[in-house]
Amino acid sequence: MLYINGKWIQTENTFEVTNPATGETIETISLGGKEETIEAIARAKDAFKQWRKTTGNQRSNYLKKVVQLMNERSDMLAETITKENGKPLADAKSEVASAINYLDWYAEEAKRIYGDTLSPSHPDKHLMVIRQPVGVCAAITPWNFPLSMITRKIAPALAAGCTVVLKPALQTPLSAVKVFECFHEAELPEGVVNLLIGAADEIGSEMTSSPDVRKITFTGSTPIGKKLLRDSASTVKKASMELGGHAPLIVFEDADIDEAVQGVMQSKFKNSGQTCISTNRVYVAESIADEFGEKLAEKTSKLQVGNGLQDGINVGPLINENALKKVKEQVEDARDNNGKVLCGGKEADLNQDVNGHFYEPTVIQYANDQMRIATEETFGPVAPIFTFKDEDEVIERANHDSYGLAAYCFTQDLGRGLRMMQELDYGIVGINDSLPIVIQAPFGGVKESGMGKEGGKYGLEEYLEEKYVSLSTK
Ligand SMILES: NC(=O)c1ccc[n+]([C@@H]2O[C@H](COP(=O)([O-])OP(=O)(O)OC[C@H]3O[C@@H](n4cnc5c(N)ncnc54)[C@H](O)[C@@H]3O)[C@@H](O)[C@H]2O)c1
Ligand SMILES: O=C[C@H](O)CS(=O)(=O)O
Repeated sequence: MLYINGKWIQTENTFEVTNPATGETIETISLGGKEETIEAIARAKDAFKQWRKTTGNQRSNYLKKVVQLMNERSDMLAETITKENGKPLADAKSEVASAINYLDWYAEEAKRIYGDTLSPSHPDKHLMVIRQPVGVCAAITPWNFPLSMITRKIAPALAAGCTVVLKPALQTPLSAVKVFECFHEAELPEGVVNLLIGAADEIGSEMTSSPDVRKITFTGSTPIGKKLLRDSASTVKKASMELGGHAPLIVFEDADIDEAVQGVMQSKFKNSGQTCISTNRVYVAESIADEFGEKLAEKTSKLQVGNGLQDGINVGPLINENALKKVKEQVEDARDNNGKVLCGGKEADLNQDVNGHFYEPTVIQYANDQMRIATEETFGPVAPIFTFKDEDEVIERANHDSYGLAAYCFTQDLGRGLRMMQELDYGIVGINDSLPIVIQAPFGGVKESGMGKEGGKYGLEEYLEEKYVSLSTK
């Protein structure tokens, strides 16, 4: 199902959306391509002429209608996420709450777009800076948070007065359809939001080459982000890139070990490890490494793997065969490089009615910097434990050459915590906190983890341009 200019559109090309836990077809949907993308951009451009003139209060009211509709449908939205993504229902419900929270937050931010007046250099001049919406925005989102990554982009874009053309991941398009049903029922003006589902390359190349698209906002892998940036350069688009990560989690010898173990559990195994800010490397001080490994493995081995729709499941399937293959290869490579698997280390053998790509939550001890897992994003439920001797060494190793999204450390030494705040080269740092994400904070990475921020007042800036005006009354 495509949604262009306020109308649902069927096409002859179809695609079967499957449940990664069972392999069953959930729904067959229409696919669009170049033609539909050109049409959607044109309608978004037309709609922008009027949408940009609405007041913040008017845009806020639309967003609040969507909040109400999504709240009424929250259980259905969560079930849709679990069916197409595989994550446990509890995780899906928290994603729905997060998705609604972005809309609610930006319904208020829409009313708080401020400008400046500047002290003039000449008595007959009046200097102003006004903030105006960027224009037509192309948004591209990933499968791991199929609902909240959409509203984390569309909510601030609409609040700022922009119009949007969205392409969600083909693995998880149904969550996008459901949120667009809410946009439709909230009676957003035709063309303000448009939904394209189809071949990523074909749609993406239209989005990046069209001069009518003034902003590209992308959440996904670093290689695709680089491609989109390259392709957008020809029309000098404003860009927000939320890309890959490789988070270190450092446990110092003075840390509360049980708290640090819990911190790894929360950061590593949420969404089966398929999150951009998931811990990818656990660095533990040599003196406590054995005790830490035992405690982490003991808790990890108790996690329940299975179909996310069932009660009590903590870890669902990986999104597809390739994702499972990558995790298996990284674990085998770790074994080949003297790593010791303390728990898991193989595909999950489930005695349930499942047909998915499940991998047992895994802890690897004696991990080293020669392993693939030390530098490649895992995007799976595997926690490798590296040891370190001192603070200077671990800072040097924790600062990844290219990634810079999130990092965590556990210490009860305040001075050390403040030094980590300064020294860790990441966009997000959690100190004794492996779940730092809140809506009012700027979410985003540095280096090859991306550019731009999402969330809070920062997220609105991405969809606004400052215009300087000098008014002479001579
Ligand atoms: N920084 C963040 O906030 C964040 C959030 C989620 C995922 N990610 C990253 O995304 C990756 C996993 O997600 P993924 O597999 O969906 O990433 P992906 O980059 O393969 O896909 C992301 C989106 O880009 C689209 N896409 C792929 N090729 C494209 C092209 N040529 N033109 C236009 N669009 C294209 C996909 O269809 C999907 O909608 C991981 O690296 C993860 O770290 C980052
Ligand atoms: O995968 C990346 C998401 O941005 C994680 S979170 O939803 O921000 O926690």
